[in-house]
Amino acid sequence: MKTVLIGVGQAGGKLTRELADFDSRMGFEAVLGTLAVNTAEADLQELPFETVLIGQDRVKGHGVGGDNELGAEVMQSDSQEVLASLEGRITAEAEAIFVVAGLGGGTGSGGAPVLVKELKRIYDVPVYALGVLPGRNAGAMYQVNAGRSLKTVAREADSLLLVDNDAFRSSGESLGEGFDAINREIAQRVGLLFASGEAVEGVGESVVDSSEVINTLRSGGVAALGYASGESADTAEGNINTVMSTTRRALMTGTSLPEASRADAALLVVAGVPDQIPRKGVERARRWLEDETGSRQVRGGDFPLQSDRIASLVLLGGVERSDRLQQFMERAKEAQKAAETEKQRGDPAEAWQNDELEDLL
Ligand SMILES: Nc1nc2c(ncn2[C@@H]2O[C@H](COP(=O)(O)OP(=O)(O)OP(=O)(O)O)[C@@H](O)[C@H]2O)c(=O)[nH]1
Repeated sequence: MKTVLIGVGQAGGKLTRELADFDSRMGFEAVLGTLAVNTAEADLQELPFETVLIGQDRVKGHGVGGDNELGAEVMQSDSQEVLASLEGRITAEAEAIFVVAGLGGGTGSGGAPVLVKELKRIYDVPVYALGVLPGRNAGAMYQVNAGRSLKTVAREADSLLLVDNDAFRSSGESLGEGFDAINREIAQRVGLLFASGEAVEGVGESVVDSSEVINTLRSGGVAALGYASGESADTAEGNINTVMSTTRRALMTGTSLPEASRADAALLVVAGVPDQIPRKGVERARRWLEDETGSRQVRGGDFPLQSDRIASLVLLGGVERSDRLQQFMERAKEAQKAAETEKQRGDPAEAWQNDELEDLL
């Protein structure tokens, strides 16, 4: 799927760079172009592709400090500049646009939904978002921001591919090192998804096509992506159980949104050396996915790749009813309530004006 990437905010820019690096390292050529947009000048300076600094009149290149309403406002007022920078980049070859952002901060959280909406007014290709949820340990502001942004971007985008930062975190790393590791995990999974349908070697009937990715995401809402790999045997027969177990792990422990397994639609992509991909194993894994997701729309396809491993990539479309997402929305609502209480407490004048304490006389 030939894709144009637009990173918004710091996490968005870093992830876009990681995705573009993975694509070029693997020689996939699925990433057609990249652009990064931010309110913080320093974050843009580190990126090796074209960038647009927005909101200079309001924040003078210093970022919006977690204020996602301000992030949305500056994206709205400077959207023409961003759209102008994209001209010529979204060519007839482009099959999708991805707006990439961390949903917990200010610029990405507020700016991504606005940009998605603007892009959808102009372009005919699907406009997707790749959004990062803050982990459980991130502060209340991040949870509230992400809750509001998630709701909006899921409504505006053709689909929101969601990544939970807690899904890939391993212990003992600093926050920065942790993010770099998470970004590499995301880039590998999402990079393979972009490249699905791009493979030229050994093109056959069973090879996955970009339209299958688009059809799986067609129901809109929230999507998730799972991945797992195992050592490949020399023959297809020897890989029947491996494909079953990588598919199981991809859904159960390898997904970008843990515990999201009920879905409206799914796509199973099996990557490996073409004559080592077992038809029987793929079919069995696809049927297992139908049972687990409760969906009758489970597509399947191969991704020919020269590798000594065999991998399952599972794309789930329409996972908004999953427990994990409900839990997150609860977390965001509670954080919002706590912030409101704190605000009232913080303003001494309120204590004199409200009716919580009755007057004596
Ligand atoms: N996966 C991942 N998450 C990140 C990274 N950097 C930040 N985050 C998370 O993304 C969220 C948003 O952070 P940023 O992208 O730094 O914020 P921003 O959009 O630039 O907004 P402002 O700094 O307020 O202008 C936070 O919830 C962080 O937890 C990263 O490199 N990778």
